[in-house]
Parts: sequence; C-alpha cells; structure tokens
Amino acid sequence: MFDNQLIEKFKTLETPFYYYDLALLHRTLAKVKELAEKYRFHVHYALKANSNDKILKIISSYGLGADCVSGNEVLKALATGFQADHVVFAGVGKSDKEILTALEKDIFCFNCESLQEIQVINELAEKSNKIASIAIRINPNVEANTHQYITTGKEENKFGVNMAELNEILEVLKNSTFIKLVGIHFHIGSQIQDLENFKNLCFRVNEIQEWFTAQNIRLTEINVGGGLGINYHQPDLENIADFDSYFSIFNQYLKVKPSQRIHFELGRSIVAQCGSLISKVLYVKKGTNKQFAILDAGMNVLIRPALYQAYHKIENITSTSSERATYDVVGPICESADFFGKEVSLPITQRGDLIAIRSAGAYGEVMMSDYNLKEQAKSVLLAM
Ligand SMILES: Cc1ncc(COP(=O)(O)O)c(C=O)c1O
Ligand SMILES: N[C@@H](CCCC[NH3+])C(=O)O
Repeated sequence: MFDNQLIEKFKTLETPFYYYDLALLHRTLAKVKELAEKYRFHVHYALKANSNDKILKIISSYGLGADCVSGNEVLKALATGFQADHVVFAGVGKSDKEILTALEKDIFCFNCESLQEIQVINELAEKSNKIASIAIRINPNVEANTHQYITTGKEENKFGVNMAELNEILEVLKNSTFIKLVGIHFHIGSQIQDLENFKNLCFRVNEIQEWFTAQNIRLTEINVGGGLGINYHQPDLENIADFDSYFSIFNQYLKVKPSQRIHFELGRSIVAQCGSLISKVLYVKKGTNKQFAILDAGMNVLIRPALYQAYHKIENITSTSSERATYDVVGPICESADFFGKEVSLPITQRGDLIAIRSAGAYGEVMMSDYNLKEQAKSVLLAM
C-alpha cells in the first residue's frame, strides 16, 4: 500500500494526518458505477461517512446521488457537484430550518422517520409552496449482525416507523396535500459483512411491497439503504468491497415492478479503504507488563476503536527492524479509552516512527473533535 516514495513524502508532512489514496477511490467508484449501470440501480453516497470536499467532488463526478442527514449535508452535497434531484434526506430529527432548506433546494426525496415529521413537512411545504416527495422509512426488523451501536433496522431502534404504524400514517397522508408519497426506505445497519442479512432484507421488502399493493398504493422508489461492510483485517487483500455479490443479491431477490427504481445509500464501502490515519510515535513507554507506543493522534482524531471497540489494522511503516514486539498503541488524550489497538505486534518501534492506521477513510475525519484542544488532523490527498 505505501511505497518508499510515498513514505518519504509522509516524512516531510506534519502529523497526524489523514492520507487518502485517490487512485483507489477512483477504482472503487468505477466499480460501483459499472454495476449500477448494469443493474440500473441508483446509488447515493452517504455523506456522513466522509464529507471532505475534494472527496465529495470526485464522488459526484461519477454521477452518484447523495444521501444526507442534515441541512448542512444537503448544502455541502450541492456545493460539491451532486444534483438536487439526486439528493435524499434522512434523519430522525430534521429541524424546521433543515426541512425548509431541503424544500428550497428541491431535493429528490425526504426519507421520513415518523408520523410527526410527515405532518411538519406537510405544513412547511405548504408555506414554501412546494410539494415534498417522501419515502417512509420502515423498520424491516431484520437482523444486521453488527455492532449494537450501528444496528438500525430493529423495532427497538429509534429510526424509522414500524409496520403497525403504517395505517395511521396512510390516513394522515390522505389529508397531506403538500406531500407526495413516492417510496419506501430501509436501512438495517452498517459494517454488515454477512450478505445473508441483505437477502433477508430483500424478502422482507417484498412482503412489505405486497402490503402496499394490497392498499392500492403504487410506489416508484424502493430505497434499501447502505451498510455493506469492508475488510478491516486485510485491507490490502480486499481493498474494494465485494460490490459484485452485494448488488447481485438485490438484483436476484428483490421483486420490483417495471416502473420502480431501486436506490442504495452506500458510505463506508466507498471511502473506508482509501483512507489511512498517519501518526508519529511520540514515546515508547514501558509499563509493568506491557509497553505502550504513544502516538500523536488520539481518539479525538479517530474515535472508532474507543466508541465501538472497532478493529483497525496498525502498521509501522518506517521501522527497519526485523525483530518484533508487542505494544498497546495509544493516543495522548486523557481517557483510558484512548487506544487504537491492544497487544499489537509491530517491528521494534521507536520515537519518530510513522504509524499507519488503516481503513480510516469512513467515519474517521468526520467524527474528529478538538477534545483536549488537541490539534485536528489535516488531510492529504494523493493519486500516487
Ligand atoms: C439511513 C442511512 N443510510 C446510509 C447509511 C450509510 O451506511 P454505510 O456507511 O454503512 O454504507 C447510514 C449509516 O449507517 C444510514 O443511517
Ligand atoms: N460511525 C459508525 C457508523 C455509523 C453509521 C451511521 N448510521 C462507524 O464508525 O462505524
């Protein structure tokens, strides 16, 4: 992944920084585009995974739509080249201001997550003199087999509405003259590696579609969300996610009518592998039973290990030692949760070595904070 020329370049840069391999991003997007065209699927990139301007401009240049979860994401998507009529807007807590922004910009569709939200959108659309297209986000109650914090499609999650609420929602929609129901939306969770879960989602969507047909409601847009997982353990072996298998499941198992369009909202699988957090070893400290490699990046720069006990592959990219030792790789923040990996085997590591924390392109830079008033990491984008 990192050749000598790149490592020499890294040595000249101030750490920590997020490095993005743009050549890999382009290859990933070319694959997604090829399959989307093959199956006539509509893929929206989930901005929440990474909203770096340069990355967004590259993604929009492949003709993808945008999946946004705030008014600011909607504005950012438009500013970076996504077309308004390819923007979907989800979120359990859309503020009035955000809804008005999205109405003003004539986005494609609101993914609505409650009866209350539908009522507010109707009122605001009337005031704005617009008709809002909406999809109802339904909890399919399908297992995602992922971390509990990133499971979203179960009845106990705060997202979407449950099937039992649909009759009441349809009643409200009858009187909501400034709303047009165009579709249904699902998202069962993130970092899903067992593709069986998506197959189960298809079966559930088929049942739910039958329910709508029985109510005599015609839907044109079926949005199955995102969630395709990536290989955090072997990023070089599988640097492009298995989009072939993923899309072919939906092609095979989702029953669609000729007038219907299938939408996806992919985040992690598009940007995770092209990003690495590059950090410098400040100190190697010996504890009673272990040694710590203390980096200049902490949980404020990449919070995933602290928040979800997430695994990221850690590499010492400058050590020349052929001997190895075990280190807890930690950050400088005043929290015991501030670690990137425990008992990590690395070549003998010294002050000044550069450490790469891999697969950090998704939910890395976007979740950065200035906790402890530590400096935030910059981003370095190269197509080497
Ligand atoms: C509604 C919705 N759509 C899309 C995504 C993107 O998911 P992922 O990055 O796992 O593809 C998320 C995040 O989980 C989400 O909540
Ligand atoms: N932030 C999470 C993913 C959240 C997905 C958004 N619904 C992660 O780092 O894995």
